[in-house]
Amino acid sequence: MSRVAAIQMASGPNREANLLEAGRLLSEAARAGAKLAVLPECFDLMPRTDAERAAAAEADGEGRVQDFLAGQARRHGLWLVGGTIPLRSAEPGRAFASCLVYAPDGQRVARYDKIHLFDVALTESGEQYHESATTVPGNGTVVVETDLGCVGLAVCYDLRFPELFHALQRKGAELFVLPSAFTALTGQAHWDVLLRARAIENLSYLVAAAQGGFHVSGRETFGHSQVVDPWGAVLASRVSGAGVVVADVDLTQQRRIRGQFPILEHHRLGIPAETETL
Ligand SMILES: O=C(O)CNC(=O)[C@H](CS)NC(=O)CCC(=O)C(=O)O
Repeated sequence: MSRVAAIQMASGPNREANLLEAGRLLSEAARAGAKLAVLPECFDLMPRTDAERAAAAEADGEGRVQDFLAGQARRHGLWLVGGTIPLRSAEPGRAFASCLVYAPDGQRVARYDKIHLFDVALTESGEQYHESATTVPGNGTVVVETDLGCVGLAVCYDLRFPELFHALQRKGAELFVLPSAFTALTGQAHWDVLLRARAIENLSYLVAAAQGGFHVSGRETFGHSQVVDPWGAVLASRVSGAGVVVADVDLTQQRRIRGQFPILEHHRLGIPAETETL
């Protein structure tokens, strides 16, 4: 048994204030016994505009936010999934939405760049999203070996693309992490069912860490951070506002389920080659 934590936040436009809050919540997670903690998408900065966020991008491997993540992992002895942060691309005005993973000694062990970008107009609420205007999509799937099992990385809108999760599972993932900032509108309609479906169809744990609250951009995010088990049960969740959601992951039980209910061996159509490297 190992304890995991999904950190829920309602990040604002002040990066230092967000890091302070993330640090407070990570201490709480560590005190609760978590060995792996997942921060939400954009935990470091939810500014007025996407352009401001891209402009705040760090170079790969150095910068205030990356130092913070390494320091927090080491300080609390956590496997730390650093939500997403903006990392510079070669293009001015566009950054990668990168999910960085740190080992308990503070070493960075993985980088995943969000593949699917949220370019969507929600007619019901009048919200428009054009993430690709300020974000460069990633093009490779990433799993990382940890003390808690093999972790597959996905971010927010990726949740709607089951072939990504299937590809991660085929690469060995036993537990998915999903830093997110779902909209209140789409979250209400789809979040719970999509999370449970990705866990059930891959017989995998899923730790979803969300933004949940109101932001200076005028957005409202859905929250409902949660941990789902391989049978689709929601082990713990939080509706909105900053907080820590903890639950225990039992890989022995998961392996038993995978053995007794062998759907993962029953796939007949294979995975398209392009999900391995786009
Ligand atoms: O741009 C930012 O500030 C941070 N990024 C996000 O919030 C991203 C892109 S706008 N949000 C999503 O992917 C929501 C997906 C979603 O809500 C759905 O699939 O329904």
